[in-house]
Amino acid sequence: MAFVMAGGEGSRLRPLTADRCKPAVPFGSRYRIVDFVLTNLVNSDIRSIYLLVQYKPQSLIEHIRKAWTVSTLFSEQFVTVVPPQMTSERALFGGTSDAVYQSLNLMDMHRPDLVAVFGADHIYRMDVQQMVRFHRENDADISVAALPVPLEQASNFGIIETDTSGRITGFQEKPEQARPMPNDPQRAYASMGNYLFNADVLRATLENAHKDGATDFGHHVLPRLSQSHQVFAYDFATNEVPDTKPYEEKGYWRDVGTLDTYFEAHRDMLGLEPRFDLFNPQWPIFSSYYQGPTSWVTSGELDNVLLGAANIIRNAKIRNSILRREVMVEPGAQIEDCVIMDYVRIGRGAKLRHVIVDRHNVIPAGAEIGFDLARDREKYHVTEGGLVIVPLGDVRYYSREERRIGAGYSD
Ligand SMILES: Nc1ncnc2c1ncn2[C@@H]1O[C@H](COP(=O)(O)OP(=O)(O)O[C@H]2O[C@H](CO)[C@@H](O)[C@H](O)[C@H]2O)[C@@H](O)[C@H]1O
Repeated sequence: MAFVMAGGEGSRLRPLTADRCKPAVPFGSRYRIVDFVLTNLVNSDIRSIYLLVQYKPQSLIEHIRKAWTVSTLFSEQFVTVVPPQMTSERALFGGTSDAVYQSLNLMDMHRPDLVAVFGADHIYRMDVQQMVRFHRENDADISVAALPVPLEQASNFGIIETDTSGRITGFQEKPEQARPMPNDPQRAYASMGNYLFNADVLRATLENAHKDGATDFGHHVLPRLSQSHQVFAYDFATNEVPDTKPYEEKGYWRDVGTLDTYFEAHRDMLGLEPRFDLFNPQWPIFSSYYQGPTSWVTSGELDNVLLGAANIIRNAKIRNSILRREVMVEPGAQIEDCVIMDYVRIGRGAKLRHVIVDRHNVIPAGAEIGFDLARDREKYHVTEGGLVIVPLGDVRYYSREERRIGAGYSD
Protein backbone atom coordinates (compact mmCIF):
# COMPACT_ATOMS: atom_id res chain seq x y z
CA MET A 1 0.00 0.00 0.00
CA ALA A 2 1.03 3.60 -0.36
CA PHE A 3 0.67 6.85 1.45
CA VAL A 4 1.00 9.76 -0.93
CA MET A 5 1.77 13.01 0.85
CA ALA A 6 -0.27 15.52 -1.06
CA GLY A 7 -0.69 18.37 1.38
CA GLY A 8 2.01 20.68 0.06
CA GLU A 9 1.31 24.37 -0.08
CA GLY A 10 3.69 25.06 -2.96
CA SER A 11 4.17 28.65 -1.84
CA ARG A 12 6.73 29.37 -4.58
CA LEU A 13 4.10 28.45 -7.19
CA ARG A 14 1.81 31.30 -6.14
CA PRO A 15 -0.50 32.49 -7.64
CA LEU A 16 -1.15 29.04 -9.15
CA THR A 17 -1.41 27.66 -5.61
CA ALA A 18 -3.45 30.53 -4.18
CA ASP A 19 -6.61 28.41 -4.37
CA ARG A 20 -5.30 24.85 -4.59
CA CYS A 21 -2.50 22.73 -3.18
CA LYS A 22 0.56 22.04 -5.30
CA PRO A 23 -0.39 18.47 -6.27
CA ALA A 24 -3.67 19.83 -7.72
CA VAL A 25 -1.96 22.35 -10.00
CA PRO A 26 -2.77 21.60 -13.65
CA PHE A 27 0.15 20.30 -15.68
CA GLY A 28 0.65 19.76 -19.39
CA SER A 29 -2.24 19.44 -21.78
CA ARG A 30 -4.50 17.38 -19.50
CA TYR A 31 -2.91 16.41 -16.19
CA ARG A 32 -2.58 17.58 -12.61
CA ILE A 33 0.81 17.26 -10.90
CA VAL A 34 -0.50 14.48 -8.62
CA ASP A 35 -1.29 12.27 -11.65
CA PHE A 36 2.39 11.44 -12.10
CA VAL A 37 2.97 9.78 -8.73
CA LEU A 38 -0.44 8.06 -8.86
CA THR A 39 0.31 6.77 -12.35
CA ASN A 40 3.70 5.47 -11.22
CA LEU A 41 2.17 3.58 -8.31
CA VAL A 42 -0.74 2.16 -10.30
CA ASN A 43 1.47 1.16 -13.24
CA SER A 44 3.73 -0.55 -10.69
CA ASP A 45 0.81 -2.59 -9.32
CA ILE A 46 0.66 -0.65 -6.05
CA ARG A 47 -3.03 0.11 -6.00
CA SER A 48 -4.10 0.62 -2.40
CA ILE A 49 -3.35 4.32 -2.18
CA TYR A 50 -4.17 6.82 0.54
CA LEU A 51 -3.66 10.43 -0.41
CA LEU A 52 -2.94 12.58 2.63
CA VAL A 53 -4.13 16.13 2.17
CA GLN A 54 -3.93 19.30 4.18
CA TYR A 55 -3.60 22.68 2.44
CA LYS A 56 -6.59 23.77 0.27
CA PRO A 57 -7.57 20.25 -0.76
CA GLN A 58 -10.92 20.82 -2.50
CA SER A 59 -9.62 21.06 -6.04
CA LEU A 60 -7.53 17.91 -5.46
CA ILE A 61 -10.51 16.06 -3.99
CA GLU A 62 -12.61 16.94 -7.06
CA HIS A 63 -9.87 15.79 -9.37
CA ILE A 64 -9.44 12.48 -7.55
CA ARG A 65 -13.18 11.91 -7.70
CA LYS A 66 -13.28 12.54 -11.45
CA ALA A 67 -10.05 10.89 -12.48
CA TRP A 68 -9.12 8.25 -9.95
CA THR A 69 -12.35 6.58 -8.91
CA VAL A 70 -11.61 2.92 -9.34
CA SER A 71 -14.27 0.26 -9.83
CA THR A 72 -15.96 -0.99 -6.67
CA LEU A 73 -15.36 -4.53 -7.95
CA PHE A 74 -11.79 -4.34 -6.69
CA SER A 75 -12.00 -3.30 -3.08
CA GLU A 76 -8.24 -3.43 -2.61
CA GLN A 77 -7.71 -1.05 -5.52
CA PHE A 78 -8.48 2.52 -4.57
CA VAL A 79 -7.22 6.04 -4.32
CA THR A 80 -8.76 7.55 -1.20
CA VAL A 81 -8.31 11.09 0.03
CA VAL A 82 -7.55 11.20 3.75
CA PRO A 83 -8.03 14.47 5.61
CA PRO A 84 -6.13 15.03 8.86
CA GLN A 85 -7.49 12.51 11.38
CA MET A 86 -6.74 14.73 14.35
CA THR A 87 -5.71 11.64 16.26
CA SER A 88 -2.94 13.64 17.85
CA GLU A 89 -3.44 16.65 20.04
CA ARG A 90 -2.20 18.82 17.19
CA ALA A 91 -5.14 20.29 15.32
CA LEU A 92 -3.90 19.47 11.82
CA PHE A 93 -0.92 17.78 10.24
CA GLY A 94 2.26 19.29 11.52
CA GLY A 95 4.44 17.99 8.73
CA THR A 96 4.91 15.01 6.47
CA SER A 97 5.75 12.39 9.08
CA ASP A 98 2.96 13.65 11.35
CA ALA A 99 0.55 13.30 8.44
CA VAL A 100 1.48 9.63 8.06
CA TYR A 101 1.48 9.13 11.83
CA GLN A 102 -2.12 10.30 11.99
CA SER A 103 -3.10 7.71 9.39
CA LEU A 104 -1.15 4.73 10.74
CA ASN A 105 -4.41 3.00 11.69
CA LEU A 106 -5.16 2.60 7.96
CA MET A 107 -2.31 0.08 7.81
CA ASP A 108 -4.18 -2.25 10.15
CA MET A 109 -6.77 -2.99 7.49
CA HIS A 110 -4.25 -4.02 4.86
CA ARG A 111 -1.40 -5.52 6.90
CA PRO A 112 1.25 -4.70 4.30
CA ASP A 113 4.83 -5.81 4.85
CA LEU A 114 6.10 -2.81 2.94
CA VAL A 115 4.66 0.69 2.66
CA ALA A 116 5.47 3.27 -0.01
CA VAL A 117 5.50 6.80 1.37
CA PHE A 118 5.75 9.05 -1.66
CA GLY A 119 5.59 12.78 -2.38
CA ALA A 120 3.07 14.16 -4.85
CA ASP A 121 4.93 17.13 -6.26
CA HIS A 122 7.07 15.77 -9.07
CA ILE A 123 6.99 15.12 -12.79
CA TYR A 124 8.59 11.78 -13.66
CA ARG A 125 8.06 8.15 -14.57
CA MET A 126 9.21 5.44 -12.23
CA ASP A 127 8.73 1.70 -11.99
CA VAL A 128 8.37 1.42 -8.22
CA GLN A 129 8.66 -2.39 -8.29
CA GLN A 130 12.32 -2.02 -9.21
CA MET A 131 12.81 -0.03 -6.01
CA VAL A 132 10.91 -2.72 -4.08
CA ARG A 133 13.28 -5.37 -5.48
CA PHE A 134 16.28 -3.26 -4.50
CA HIS A 135 14.85 -2.84 -0.99
CA ARG A 136 14.34 -6.57 -0.53
CA GLU A 137 17.71 -7.56 -2.02
CA ASN A 138 19.47 -5.26 0.43
CA ASP A 139 17.37 -6.38 3.35
CA ALA A 140 16.74 -2.71 4.00
CA ASP A 141 14.52 -1.23 6.69
CA ILE A 142 13.97 1.90 4.66
CA SER A 143 14.91 2.86 1.10
CA VAL A 144 15.06 6.42 -0.17
CA ALA A 145 14.90 7.12 -3.90
CA ALA A 146 17.79 9.39 -4.83
CA LEU A 147 19.40 11.17 -7.73
CA PRO A 148 22.23 13.66 -8.29
CA VAL A 149 21.35 17.37 -8.45
CA PRO A 150 23.59 20.35 -9.31
CA LEU A 151 25.40 21.57 -6.18
CA GLU A 152 23.89 25.07 -6.43
CA GLN A 153 20.37 23.57 -6.12
CA ALA A 154 21.27 21.22 -3.25
CA SER A 155 19.89 23.51 -0.55
CA ASN A 156 16.37 22.72 -1.81
CA PHE A 157 16.68 19.00 -1.09
CA GLY A 158 17.48 16.38 1.49
CA ILE A 159 21.13 15.51 0.82
CA ILE A 160 22.37 11.98 1.26
CA GLU A 161 25.77 10.49 1.97
CA THR A 162 26.27 6.78 1.36
CA ASP A 163 28.97 4.18 1.76
CA THR A 164 30.05 2.13 -1.26
CA SER A 165 27.21 -0.38 -0.73
CA GLY A 166 24.59 2.39 -1.06
CA ARG A 167 23.79 2.43 2.66
CA ILE A 168 22.94 5.92 3.84
CA THR A 169 25.44 7.15 6.41
CA GLY A 170 24.29 10.76 6.61
CA PHE A 171 21.16 12.74 5.75
CA GLN A 172 20.83 16.50 5.96
CA GLU A 173 17.63 18.28 5.03
CA LYS A 174 18.24 21.35 2.86
CA PRO A 175 21.78 22.11 4.03
CA GLU A 176 23.20 25.55 3.25
CA GLN A 177 26.47 24.00 2.15
CA ALA A 178 25.89 20.54 0.75
CA ARG A 179 28.75 18.09 0.37
CA PRO A 180 29.28 17.03 -3.24
CA MET A 181 29.24 13.39 -4.28
CA PRO A 182 32.67 11.75 -3.82
CA ASN A 183 33.08 11.11 -7.55
CA ASP A 184 31.37 14.30 -8.81
CA PRO A 185 32.37 17.66 -7.27
CA GLN A 186 29.61 19.52 -9.15
CA ARG A 187 26.68 17.51 -7.85
CA ALA A 188 25.13 16.33 -4.58
CA TYR A 189 23.07 13.20 -4.03
CA ALA A 190 19.47 14.25 -3.28
CA SER A 191 16.45 12.49 -1.86
CA MET A 192 13.44 12.49 -4.18
CA GLY A 193 11.12 12.46 -1.14
CA ASN A 194 9.96 8.91 -2.00
CA TYR A 195 10.48 6.26 0.67
CA LEU A 196 9.84 2.54 1.14
CA PHE A 197 9.44 1.44 4.74
CA ASN A 198 9.10 -1.97 6.26
CA ALA A 199 5.68 -1.63 7.87
CA ASP A 200 6.82 -2.44 11.41
CA VAL A 201 9.70 0.03 11.12
CA LEU A 202 7.35 2.75 9.87
CA ARG A 203 4.98 2.25 12.77
CA ALA A 204 7.67 2.17 15.46
CA THR A 205 9.52 5.10 13.92
CA LEU A 206 6.50 7.34 13.72
CA GLU A 207 5.27 6.46 17.20
CA ASN A 208 8.69 7.38 18.58
CA ALA A 209 8.86 10.50 16.46
CA HIS A 210 5.48 11.57 17.73
CA LYS A 211 6.57 11.13 21.37
CA ASP A 212 9.59 13.32 20.67
CA GLY A 213 7.60 16.00 18.85
CA ALA A 214 9.27 15.20 15.51
CA THR A 215 6.93 15.93 12.61
CA ASP A 216 8.85 15.93 9.34
CA PHE A 217 10.55 13.11 7.42
CA GLY A 218 13.29 15.26 5.97
CA HIS A 219 14.09 17.43 8.96
CA HIS A 220 13.63 14.99 11.81
CA VAL A 221 12.97 11.37 10.92
CA LEU A 222 15.46 10.45 8.20
CA PRO A 223 18.57 12.04 9.77
CA ARG A 224 17.99 9.91 12.88
CA LEU A 225 17.05 6.71 11.06
CA SER A 226 20.22 6.78 9.01
CA GLN A 227 22.11 6.38 12.32
CA SER A 228 19.99 3.57 13.76
CA HIS A 229 18.62 1.54 10.82
CA GLN A 230 19.52 -0.06 7.53
CA VAL A 231 18.59 2.85 5.27
CA PHE A 232 19.55 2.51 1.61
CA ALA A 233 19.61 4.98 -1.25
CA TYR A 234 17.89 3.64 -4.34
CA ASP A 235 19.64 5.09 -7.37
CA PHE A 236 16.87 6.43 -9.61
CA ALA A 237 19.28 6.43 -12.56
CA THR A 238 18.99 2.63 -12.61
CA ASN A 239 15.20 2.74 -12.99
CA GLU A 240 14.02 1.59 -16.40
CA VAL A 241 10.57 2.44 -17.69
CA PRO A 242 9.56 0.43 -20.75
CA ASP A 243 9.56 2.16 -24.11
CA THR A 244 11.45 5.27 -22.99
CA LYS A 245 12.67 6.88 -26.22
CA PRO A 246 16.39 7.35 -26.93
CA TYR A 247 15.96 11.11 -27.24
CA GLU A 248 14.31 11.48 -23.81
CA GLU A 249 16.37 12.62 -20.84
CA LYS A 250 17.39 9.51 -18.92
CA GLY A 251 15.94 9.55 -15.42
CA TYR A 252 13.78 12.61 -16.13
CA TRP A 253 12.56 14.02 -12.81
CA ARG A 254 11.53 17.57 -12.05
CA ASP A 255 10.61 19.17 -8.77
CA VAL A 256 8.43 21.87 -10.30
CA GLY A 257 8.93 24.01 -7.22
CA THR A 258 8.97 27.49 -8.76
CA LEU A 259 6.93 29.08 -11.53
CA ASP A 260 9.97 29.20 -13.79
CA THR A 261 10.84 25.51 -13.28
CA TYR A 262 7.17 24.62 -13.69
CA PHE A 263 7.15 26.43 -17.01
CA GLU A 264 10.45 24.85 -18.10
CA ALA A 265 8.98 21.40 -17.46
CA HIS A 266 6.20 22.28 -19.91
CA ARG A 267 8.81 23.10 -22.52
CA ASP A 268 10.31 19.65 -21.91
CA MET A 269 7.17 18.08 -23.38
CA LEU A 270 7.25 20.06 -26.61
CA GLY A 271 9.10 19.38 -29.86
CA LEU A 272 9.55 16.39 -32.11
CA GLU A 273 11.98 14.81 -29.71
CA PRO A 274 10.85 16.02 -26.29
CA ARG A 275 12.96 15.54 -23.19
CA PHE A 276 9.92 13.98 -21.56
CA ASP A 277 7.65 12.34 -24.11
CA LEU A 278 4.08 11.94 -22.89
CA PHE A 279 3.34 9.37 -25.57
CA ASN A 280 4.29 6.03 -24.10
CA PRO A 281 1.61 3.36 -24.45
CA GLN A 282 3.65 1.10 -22.15
CA TRP A 283 3.38 3.66 -19.35
CA PRO A 284 0.19 5.65 -19.87
CA ILE A 285 -0.21 8.67 -17.61
CA PHE A 286 -3.73 8.62 -16.26
CA SER A 287 -5.89 11.67 -15.69
CA SER A 288 -9.51 12.72 -15.89
CA TYR A 289 -11.86 11.09 -18.37
CA TYR A 290 -13.11 14.12 -20.23
CA GLN A 291 -15.95 13.30 -22.58
CA GLY A 292 -15.99 16.49 -24.66
CA PRO A 293 -15.21 16.59 -28.38
CA THR A 294 -11.76 16.86 -29.91
CA SER A 295 -10.22 20.23 -30.67
CA TRP A 296 -11.24 22.15 -33.73
CA VAL A 297 -8.92 24.42 -35.69
CA THR A 298 -10.84 26.37 -38.33
CA SER A 299 -7.76 28.01 -39.81
CA GLY A 300 -4.54 29.70 -38.75
CA GLU A 301 -0.94 28.69 -38.11
CA LEU A 302 0.04 26.24 -35.45
CA ASP A 303 3.66 25.33 -34.84
CA ASN A 304 4.73 22.98 -32.03
CA VAL A 305 1.54 23.08 -30.01
CA LEU A 306 0.06 20.53 -27.59
CA LEU A 307 -3.72 20.72 -27.66
CA GLY A 308 -6.10 19.31 -25.07
CA ALA A 309 -9.72 18.52 -25.90
CA ALA A 310 -12.56 20.73 -27.12
CA ASN A 311 -10.50 23.76 -28.02
CA ILE A 312 -11.71 26.04 -30.77
CA ILE A 313 -9.04 27.93 -32.65
CA ARG A 314 -10.15 30.38 -35.28
CA ASN A 315 -7.57 31.88 -37.55
CA ALA A 316 -4.92 32.41 -34.89
CA LYS A 317 -1.14 31.99 -34.76
CA ILE A 318 0.11 29.72 -32.01
CA ARG A 319 3.71 28.62 -31.44
CA ASN A 320 5.56 26.57 -28.83
CA SER A 321 2.59 26.44 -26.51
CA ILE A 322 0.26 24.16 -24.60
CA LEU A 323 -3.51 24.69 -24.59
CA ARG A 324 -5.52 22.59 -22.15
CA ARG A 325 -9.23 22.01 -22.71
CA GLU A 326 -12.16 24.18 -23.84
CA VAL A 327 -9.92 27.07 -24.77
CA MET A 328 -11.28 29.41 -27.38
CA VAL A 329 -8.89 31.47 -29.45
CA GLU A 330 -10.49 34.18 -31.53
CA PRO A 331 -9.34 35.42 -34.92
CA GLY A 332 -6.09 37.35 -35.13
CA ALA A 333 -4.82 36.24 -31.73
CA GLN A 334 -1.12 35.43 -31.42
CA ILE A 335 0.16 33.08 -28.75
CA GLU A 336 3.81 32.21 -28.33
CA ASP A 337 5.58 30.28 -25.59
CA CYS A 338 2.47 30.05 -23.40
CA VAL A 339 0.50 27.65 -21.25
CA ILE A 340 -3.21 28.35 -21.58
CA MET A 341 -5.25 26.44 -19.05
CA ASP A 342 -8.84 25.22 -19.25
CA TYR A 343 -11.88 27.41 -20.00
CA VAL A 344 -9.94 30.41 -21.23
CA ARG A 345 -11.00 32.68 -24.00
CA ILE A 346 -8.37 34.64 -25.87
CA GLY A 347 -10.03 37.65 -27.49
CA ARG A 348 -9.59 38.89 -31.04
CA GLY A 349 -6.14 40.13 -31.89
CA ALA A 350 -4.79 39.55 -28.37
CA LYS A 351 -1.05 38.89 -28.22
CA LEU A 352 0.48 36.72 -25.53
CA ARG A 353 4.14 35.84 -25.16
CA HIS A 354 5.71 33.82 -22.32
CA VAL A 355 2.52 33.75 -20.27
CA ILE A 356 0.68 31.19 -18.15
CA VAL A 357 -3.06 31.87 -18.13
CA ASP A 358 -4.76 29.98 -15.28
CA ARG A 359 -8.28 28.55 -15.74
CA HIS A 360 -11.50 30.53 -16.29
CA ASN A 361 -10.09 33.71 -17.77
CA VAL A 362 -11.18 35.99 -20.55
CA ILE A 363 -8.30 37.85 -22.17
CA PRO A 364 -9.87 40.91 -23.78
CA ALA A 365 -9.62 41.59 -27.49
CA GLY A 366 -6.45 43.45 -28.42
CA ALA A 367 -4.74 42.82 -25.06
CA GLU A 368 -0.94 42.47 -25.06
CA ILE A 369 0.62 40.43 -22.29
CA GLY A 370 4.29 39.54 -21.99
CA PHE A 371 5.65 42.46 -24.02
CA ASP A 372 5.85 45.23 -21.41
CA LEU A 373 6.68 43.54 -18.12
CA ALA A 374 6.51 46.75 -16.09
CA ARG A 375 2.94 47.24 -17.21
CA ASP A 376 2.13 43.53 -16.73
CA ARG A 377 3.42 43.75 -13.16
CA GLU A 378 0.65 46.20 -12.32
CA LYS A 379 -2.02 43.63 -13.15
CA TYR A 380 -0.44 40.23 -13.03
CA HIS A 381 2.33 38.26 -11.37
CA VAL A 382 5.69 38.40 -13.18
CA THR A 383 8.54 36.07 -12.23
CA GLU A 384 12.26 36.85 -12.11
CA GLY A 385 12.56 34.95 -15.35
CA GLY A 386 10.05 37.32 -17.02
CA LEU A 387 7.17 34.84 -17.09
CA VAL A 388 3.74 36.44 -16.65
CA ILE A 389 1.02 34.60 -14.71
CA VAL A 390 -2.63 35.51 -15.15
CA PRO A 391 -4.18 34.05 -11.98
CA LEU A 392 -7.28 31.88 -11.74
CA GLY A 393 -10.30 33.74 -13.11
CA ASP A 394 -13.89 33.63 -12.05
CA VAL A 395 -15.96 30.79 -13.46
CA ARG A 396 -18.98 33.10 -13.69
CA TYR A 397 -17.27 35.40 -16.19
CA TYR A 398 -17.46 32.84 -18.87
CA SER A 399 -20.39 30.51 -18.82
CA ARG A 400 -20.83 27.37 -20.86
CA GLU A 401 -23.47 29.14 -22.99
CA GLU A 402 -21.11 32.01 -23.83
CA ARG A 403 -18.46 29.54 -24.85
CA ARG A 404 -20.87 27.89 -27.27
CA ILE A 405 -22.14 31.14 -28.76
CA GLY A 406 -18.57 32.29 -29.28
CA ALA A 407 -17.93 29.17 -31.26
CA GLY A 408 -19.93 30.33 -34.28
CA TYR A 409 -17.48 30.34 -37.18
CA SER A 410 -18.98 32.92 -39.50
CA ASP A 411 -15.76 34.91 -39.42
N1 LIG B 1 1.38 18.38 6.18
C1 LIG B 1 1.40 17.68 5.07
N2 LIG B 1 0.52 16.70 4.88
C2 LIG B 1 0.53 15.94 3.77
N3 LIG B 1 1.40 16.14 2.77
C3 LIG B 1 2.30 17.12 2.90
C4 LIG B 1 2.35 17.95 4.05
N4 LIG B 1 3.33 18.87 3.87
C5 LIG B 1 3.89 18.62 2.69
N5 LIG B 1 3.27 17.58 2.08
C6 LIG B 1 3.61 16.91 0.82
O1 LIG B 1 4.76 16.14 1.14
C7 LIG B 1 5.71 16.18 0.12
C8 LIG B 1 7.01 16.81 0.68
O2 LIG B 1 6.81 18.20 0.83
P1 LIG B 1 7.65 19.14 1.84
O3 LIG B 1 7.23 20.52 1.56
O4 LIG B 1 7.52 18.61 3.21
O5 LIG B 1 9.15 18.90 1.49
P2 LIG B 1 10.01 19.35 0.25
O6 LIG B 1 9.31 19.07 -1.02
O7 LIG B 1 10.49 20.74 0.48
O8 LIG B 1 11.22 18.32 0.46
C9 LIG B 1 10.98 16.92 0.37
O9 LIG B 1 11.13 16.52 -0.99
C10 LIG B 1 12.43 16.73 -1.51
C11 LIG B 1 12.40 16.28 -2.96
O10 LIG B 1 11.68 17.20 -3.71
C12 LIG B 1 13.45 15.95 -0.70
O11 LIG B 1 14.77 16.19 -1.19
C13 LIG B 1 13.37 16.39 0.77
O12 LIG B 1 14.28 15.65 1.56
C14 LIG B 1 11.94 16.17 1.26
O13 LIG B 1 11.80 16.61 2.62
C15 LIG B 1 5.07 16.96 -1.01
O14 LIG B 1 4.49 16.05 -1.93
C16 LIG B 1 3.99 17.80 -0.32
O15 LIG B 1 2.88 18.02 -1.19
